[in-house]
Amino acid sequence: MAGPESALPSSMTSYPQDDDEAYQGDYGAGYVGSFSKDFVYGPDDPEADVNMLFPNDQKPKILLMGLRRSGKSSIQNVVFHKMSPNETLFLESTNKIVTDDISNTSFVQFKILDFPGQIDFFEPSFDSEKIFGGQGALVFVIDAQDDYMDALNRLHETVIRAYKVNPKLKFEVFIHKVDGLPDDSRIDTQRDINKRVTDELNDSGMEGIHLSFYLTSIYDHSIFEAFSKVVQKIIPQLPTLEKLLNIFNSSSGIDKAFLFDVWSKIYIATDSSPVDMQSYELCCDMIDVVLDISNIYGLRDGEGEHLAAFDKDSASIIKLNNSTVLYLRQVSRFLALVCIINEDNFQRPGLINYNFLCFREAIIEVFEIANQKNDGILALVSNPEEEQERETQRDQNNLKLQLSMSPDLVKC
Ligand SMILES: Nc1nc2c(ncn2[C@@H]2O[C@H](COP(=O)(O)OP(=O)(O)OP(=O)(O)O)[C@@H](O)[C@H]2O)c(=O)[nH]1
Repeated sequence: MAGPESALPSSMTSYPQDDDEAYQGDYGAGYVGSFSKDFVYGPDDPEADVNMLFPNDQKPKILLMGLRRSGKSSIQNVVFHKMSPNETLFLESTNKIVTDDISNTSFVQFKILDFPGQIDFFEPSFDSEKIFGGQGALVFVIDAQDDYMDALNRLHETVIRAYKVNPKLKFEVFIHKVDGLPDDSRIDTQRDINKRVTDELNDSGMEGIHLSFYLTSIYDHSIFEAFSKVVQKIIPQLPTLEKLLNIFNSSSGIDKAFLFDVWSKIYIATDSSPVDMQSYELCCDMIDVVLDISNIYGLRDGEGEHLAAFDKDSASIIKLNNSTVLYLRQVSRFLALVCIINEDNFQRPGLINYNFLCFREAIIEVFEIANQKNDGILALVSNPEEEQERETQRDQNNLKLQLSMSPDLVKC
């Protein structure tokens, strides 16, 4: 790999100390396992706590459920808190529902709720309306290295209960810890689980429930890819983003483009060409390289402190020795566009830069500028009621955006 021709961000942040428990994270920093949890709730807590745990703030939520030790907390920590997979060996069993609001570090504003494996949330003291109500997804984690019959029974009960409360909830099944399975038995395991679950649901007369299955492990990128797909399902603007990426790619000679949530490295959208794992991993690695270089060589403020490692000037071009060019640009404080381009199509980078500016403007039009501060932070507003009201308007805007974006773009 040739060296990165990076236009480094103008400012950086220093790494926090490992014992900085309350650290909430800023880009390029916070590569530590410790983090603060918002709130915990157990069966003995008063009813008031349920309202704190599930406030009517309309944020979508992702419910992490599954048997004990299936890997729920590990997934949450590895994906959203930069914990290294080996550190998860020391995680203690969770005995209360733990909620983690990741709005401060993510473009997508949602909450993750980690349910302890042993908790019986079907007890009358648990308010299933509040647990399963609202917008979001239920991620059920199955330990594929263990006998999974009990897990499948629990999954069946959970899905039926949740569906009755909220048929709009998305049901996602992570067949987890597949790093411990031989390569050739992974697909068989997935097929077996899929068949058993579907048969059981059909037998209970619940054919209408759709479940998606993913093979995951925290020891590779599969968990990030699976989480990306879960998060994409709760982004109402996804089809628009995909269309904008398609237009940008075809005008700029780009092979593949991902819109990354920089902090978690999940991709919130990509163009409509198929995603292969290698391209995704390559783009993830590029983000790491850019943030690491920024952290090491980035500017400091007057007091010698590093400033944010990812800011409006963040951009990088990396030429690989296999005729591939990687191209990264900042879209918003939390969002980066990372593209894979064939070297032959990278003869006029100025035009790609120009097209990128048109693309960024279109993205800004798609999303509300909900939290505009001096560096132009974009935040996704995901209020379902407001969303519905604006849906028709957005459809019209989509068309307008496409029409207005296309003439501006310059063909490479
Ligand atoms: N091999 C392997 N081990 C994993 C993976 N994910 C998690 N583990 C291990 O599984 C064990 C249990 O993980 P936890 O995250 O504590 O499980 P949990 O589901 O949150 O458990 P409870 O809090 O008891 O509900 C830990 O030792 C992790 O290191 C994985 O992808 N592969």
